[in-house]
Amino acid sequence: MEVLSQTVNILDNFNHIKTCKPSSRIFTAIPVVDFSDPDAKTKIVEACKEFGFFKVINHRVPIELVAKLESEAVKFFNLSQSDKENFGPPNPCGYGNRKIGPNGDVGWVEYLLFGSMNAQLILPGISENLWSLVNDYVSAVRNMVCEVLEMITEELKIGPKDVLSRLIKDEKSDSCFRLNRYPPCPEIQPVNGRTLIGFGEHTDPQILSVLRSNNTSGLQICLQDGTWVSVPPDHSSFFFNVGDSLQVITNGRFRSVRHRLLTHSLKSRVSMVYFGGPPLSEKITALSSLMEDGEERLYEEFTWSEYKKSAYKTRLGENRLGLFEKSAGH
Ligand SMILES: C=C1C[C@]23C[C@@]1(O)CC[C@H]2[C@@]12CC[C@H](O)[C@@](C)(C(=O)O1)[C@H]2[C@@H]3C(=O)O
Ligand SMILES: O=C(O)CCC(=O)C(=O)O
Ligand SMILES: [Fe+2]
Repeated sequence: MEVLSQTVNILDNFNHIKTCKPSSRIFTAIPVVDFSDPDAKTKIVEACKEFGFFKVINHRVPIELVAKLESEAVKFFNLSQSDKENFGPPNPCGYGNRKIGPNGDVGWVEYLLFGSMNAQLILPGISENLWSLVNDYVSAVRNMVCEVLEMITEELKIGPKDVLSRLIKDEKSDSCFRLNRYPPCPEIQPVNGRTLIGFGEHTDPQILSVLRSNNTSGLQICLQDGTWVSVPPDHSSFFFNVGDSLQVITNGRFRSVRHRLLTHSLKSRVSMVYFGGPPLSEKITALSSLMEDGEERLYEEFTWSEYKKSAYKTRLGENRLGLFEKSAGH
């Protein structure tokens, strides 16, 4: 009887979360950008065009800071469920469990979402220690993102130097930060060879996002031909995702990368993701300095606030930019 009720509980846990047939293809061609390489800026631009995704090594973010933040995040996730629920629900920021966003999406994940206020990342009620580690980490990662955006500007010859980096350096930048924990999920793995989705497929709406995880696999990206490939984890590097806004700013030259997270059967995955977004009032449109003679803008101009509002009405996996394509008749 006890075993039966446990089984029912387990199935109850899973039957509302999507599964998928995992692709066994490992992404061996992953673009790796070495910050100490003089060709770094060319590699970044090539990777943003081809994949909307690359990995950065030899960055200058202190590895001890990353380790401290990870261990503080794990301490938080090890609290009792009711203690964690005190920090929820996650709108606009706070603790969330399984429910992702406001439109019915679910995943095998729990998380803490921090929002921006006066150039800082905040989550009301969170411990001073976690708050200050998050802010130290985010300011180091933000500097790295600014360097990347300035290398892009230089390579594309679309000066002034800070034309992109100013968007996230601005103290009104609407960036956010997320700590995710994907518990191991042994029970469901053998079912029809399908795997439970930790975080469903989507693109990030902002300009650039930076993902760092422990050494547990699960991240997959979608290539231009529609195949899903697994990205081998690397806890000492950072993975960059081009977001929808950068796709618009570059008039489609860069592509926002579709990605998803699959659960691991035995190991817990802990990730930290910084989403570099512009100020709410910022107009998002293709940069004039980039446009060639006679080139048309692919998207209607919108403010980040308009895009964000529209994005938060969509399901996670939707093509949110589709609504702003010129041909969509706006
Ligand atoms: C279903 C949703 C969750 C999300 C807001 C949305 O309505 C659509 C975009 C989602 C996303 C994806 C990237 C980031 O994780 C996130 C914080 C963001 O800015 O857009 C999430 C949103 C969320 O979890 O609230
Ligand atoms: O947790 C991860 O590794 C990725 C999560 C993600 O894509 C997101 O939070 O937008
Ligand atoms: Fe994402």
